[in-house]
Amino acid sequence: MPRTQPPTRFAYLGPEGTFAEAALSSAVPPGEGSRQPAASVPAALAAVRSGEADAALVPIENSVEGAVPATMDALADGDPLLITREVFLAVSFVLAVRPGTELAAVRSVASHPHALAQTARRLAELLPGVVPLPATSTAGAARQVADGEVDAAVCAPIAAQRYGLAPLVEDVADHPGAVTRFVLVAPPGPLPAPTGNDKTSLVAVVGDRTGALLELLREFSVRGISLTRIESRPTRERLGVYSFSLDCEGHAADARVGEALAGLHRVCDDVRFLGSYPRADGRENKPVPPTAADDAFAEAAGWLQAVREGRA
Ligand SMILES: O=C(O)C(=O)C[C@]1(C(=O)O)C=C[C@@H](O)C=C1
Repeated sequence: MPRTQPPTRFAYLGPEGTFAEAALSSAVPPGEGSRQPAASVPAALAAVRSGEADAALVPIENSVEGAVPATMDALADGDPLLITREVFLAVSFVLAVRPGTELAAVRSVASHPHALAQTARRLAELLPGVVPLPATSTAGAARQVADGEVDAAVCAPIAAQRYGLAPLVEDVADHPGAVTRFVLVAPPGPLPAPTGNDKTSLVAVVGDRTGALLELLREFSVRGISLTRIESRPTRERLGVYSFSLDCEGHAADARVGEALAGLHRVCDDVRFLGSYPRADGRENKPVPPTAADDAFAEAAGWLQAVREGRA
């Protein structure tokens, strides 16, 4: 009898109606696997670490607001996890209220800090003097409105619908066209197979030495590897000690990327590999210079072997 695989249990930043849930639905058809909302990004990742979930879909960066620190830090610390997929989602916000509430009656507004940052100017115009309150997610804020805890939420149109709210003002983003990048995170295991258009993510801690960052970057540049993101994060040990969170083009299975990873392991104080996965932003990796292609590495390794055996 063929053994059937149990359905994949996906955790996501909840409650129902978050952008994270929408991103998960866009990546994994709703009938596939089960879904469990988590109260926060660290909680979603903790569910994967404890084995309660098989994978978690969490936001990692936004085109307007940049990194989602909770995700960056939860991936850099604790038991290792692996990014197996990236998902991009266009985000647009509504100002949602209980039906019948007028703008003049709104005395409080809540949302996820990233959503508040993306709508700060519009909110200040619409609700002068109202201090926005942080919520665990945009849908969490919508639920607070439905429960009567706050008057308005900045959330996805779908969250307004889910919690029976009215979209009082549509499109409240300061910068229309914002996109959030989410990642699907699983326990360590086999890497997704290379597709020829992949990205690799890692976190590297460099020592407090002159040129340490240049040494890190050199491992990529000498092998013709383009970075798609790099940012520093405090290691939280003390001021002045930083880690660099970065994404580069290519897969750990590619010779040039593998050698760069090994090089980083030599020159950095610590390297955490976060995964190699298909690139999903609709862009193509830059052409690999002939000197950095897999066959150039294989040819060079063969030549070195010959040198060592006295055959060259
Ligand atoms: O609160 C949500 O709905 C989320 O999925 C989180 C999140 C984020 O962390 O950036 C996702 C997309 C938007 O940029 C605002 C909030």
